[in-house]
Amino acid sequence: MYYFIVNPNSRSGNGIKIWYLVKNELDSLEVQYTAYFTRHNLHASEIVQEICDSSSGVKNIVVLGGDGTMNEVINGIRDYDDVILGYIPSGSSNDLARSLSLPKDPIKSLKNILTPNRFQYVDTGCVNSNDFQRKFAVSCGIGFDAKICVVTNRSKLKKVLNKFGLGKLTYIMITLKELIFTPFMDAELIIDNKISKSYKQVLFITSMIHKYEGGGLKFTPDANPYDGKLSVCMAHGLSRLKILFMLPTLLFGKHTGLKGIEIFDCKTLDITVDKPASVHFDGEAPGELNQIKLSCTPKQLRIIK
Ligand SMILES: Nc1ncnc2c1ncn2[C@@H]1O[C@H](COP(=O)(O)OP(=O)(O)OP(=O)(O)O)[C@@H](O)[C@H]1O
Repeated sequence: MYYFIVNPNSRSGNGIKIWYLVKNELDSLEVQYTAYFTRHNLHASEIVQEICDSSSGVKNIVVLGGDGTMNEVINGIRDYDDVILGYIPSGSSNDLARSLSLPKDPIKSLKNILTPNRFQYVDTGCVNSNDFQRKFAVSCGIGFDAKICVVTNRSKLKKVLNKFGLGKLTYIMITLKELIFTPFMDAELIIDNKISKSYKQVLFITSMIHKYEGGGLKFTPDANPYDGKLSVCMAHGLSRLKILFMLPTLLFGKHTGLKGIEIFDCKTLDITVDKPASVHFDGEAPGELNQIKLSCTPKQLRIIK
């Protein structure tokens, strides 16, 4: 029995079209399944919690949505051991699928899921603050990249441009605007509960499980999603003009040696910034915070390759 979690609204409404392709294939193959459609924010977490609580044993859960839906799904799973996860990416960024080299073609993805050759056990991260705790599958950031998520998620233009396959244009326009307006932060970091560091004029601090975020930007080209560590990328002490010239290098991961860019691995990272700043996890943005604690979760998620 397969449980499908479908976000019909992913990629600005394209998810439902992909679902019908998948459904036709499932019906023609006479596969037993139940499909749940998400209707609102955090609904996927609620559905997955109910599925996990409804019976014992390992459940086959298949996600059809973007990184945001995947985030909600992993947050609904109490124990990763109870789930085998299949993923049919239908979002606008699909950074998780890109990083895991999952097929873009939904029918190919479905066939892999129905006849799995192998599983991969991948890390996830956890972000804690005073009043919330969330897991993340791709990345969690504070500052500039999170502000772009906040503004993009609210953007009506994204929906319009997505219809014409120009969703990336929304990101470019918002990135340029936020590069001008996002304030720099002073940041105190505690790495692995022992090393303290202070930074001035920080634009963003992003902790990554995978290489990509923001729709294919290679923030941490050497991130290893199987090593039980976070890969952190931060920009500090750079002028906005220098950052503007640095941004295109992110596409190819060529920013790594540049002055003002710091990349390191750790198991835990405590971040305190001098003023509340936007925070995102997997592109979902809960609001502004000035303190977060990040860690790699002890258990790994089992995903069909
Ligand atoms: N029926 C729905 N209508 C509107 N929003 C929904 C619905 N179901 C889920 N959501 C919300 O949609 C948001 C985004 O979904 P998702 O990330 O899957 O797609 P995306 O934004 O197109 O892709 P990506 O994150 O890869 O760019 C999530 O925050 C989720 O809570």
